[in-house]
Amino acid sequence: MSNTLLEVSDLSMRFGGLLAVDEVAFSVHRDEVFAIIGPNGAGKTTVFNCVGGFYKPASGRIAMDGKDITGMPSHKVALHGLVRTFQNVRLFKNLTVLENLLVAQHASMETNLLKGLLKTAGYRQSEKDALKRAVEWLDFMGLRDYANREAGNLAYGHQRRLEIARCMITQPRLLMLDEPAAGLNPREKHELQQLIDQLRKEFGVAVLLIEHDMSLVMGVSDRIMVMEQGKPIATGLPADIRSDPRVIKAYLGEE
Ligand SMILES: Nc1ncnc2c1ncn2[C@@H]1O[C@H](COP(=O)(O)OP(=O)(O)OP(=O)(O)O)[C@@H](O)[C@H]1O
Repeated sequence: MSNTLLEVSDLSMRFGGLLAVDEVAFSVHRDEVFAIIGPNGAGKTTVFNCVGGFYKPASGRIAMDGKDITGMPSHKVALHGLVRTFQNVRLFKNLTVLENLLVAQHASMETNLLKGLLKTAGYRQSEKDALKRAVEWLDFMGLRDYANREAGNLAYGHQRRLEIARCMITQPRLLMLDEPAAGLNPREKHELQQLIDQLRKEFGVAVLLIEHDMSLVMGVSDRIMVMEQGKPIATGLPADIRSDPRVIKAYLGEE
């Protein structure tokens, strides 16, 4: 089995006359935390949206575990084990915390309408299993006490953890996190770093991360790709990226 989980080659994306992503190539290994950094407008989110099935790229190829997923819509991409969070948390804010985790499992549950109406043994069992998994994830994320609260009423840091739980409960092989530290306080950022480490170690999930918080990026990533104006300008280990003069000029120098 190859060590490459996600392989992106020659990826380009245009918005009218603007080439937002210009022949980007990178790969994410199994169990790896791979971060994409770069100044505002560099094209990071556009890469994410292409990989996650939210945009159809103008050209290029995206393969998950050797299977071509280029241009597939996000719900199909998810079936290949690739799920994401959003820059602005997206939850069902009027549902409870627990309900959010139950809804997330619907695509993989036995949801055949007739079986549901007849409440077959198989259907009841999959409902039970879904509830058990949801409670396990609430425990894991430290959200058990909030199970019956409306998701929209949780503190922001808790909403972010719930969003990550909602992804993880579908048992992805690649978790894409879009600026997960945005809006978090220093303690929550530290907890987020521990959480990412733990998810990788305990569940073997690979993580593709976009993040502006350099301390989180440097602390949690195995490799980092730096983008500027739609192009990757460097890819490497955190220590190499930190000392790369092109990177300092393009990005870190701004800090
Ligand atoms: N839907 C869109 N329509 C038109 N232009 C867009 C669209 N999305 C992004 N762009 C443009 O594409 C370029 C890359 O944007 P993108 O959001 O991918 O950058 P980014 O690196 O994620 O920035 P940030 O760090 O601010 O989130 C920018 O010039 C942006 O204005």
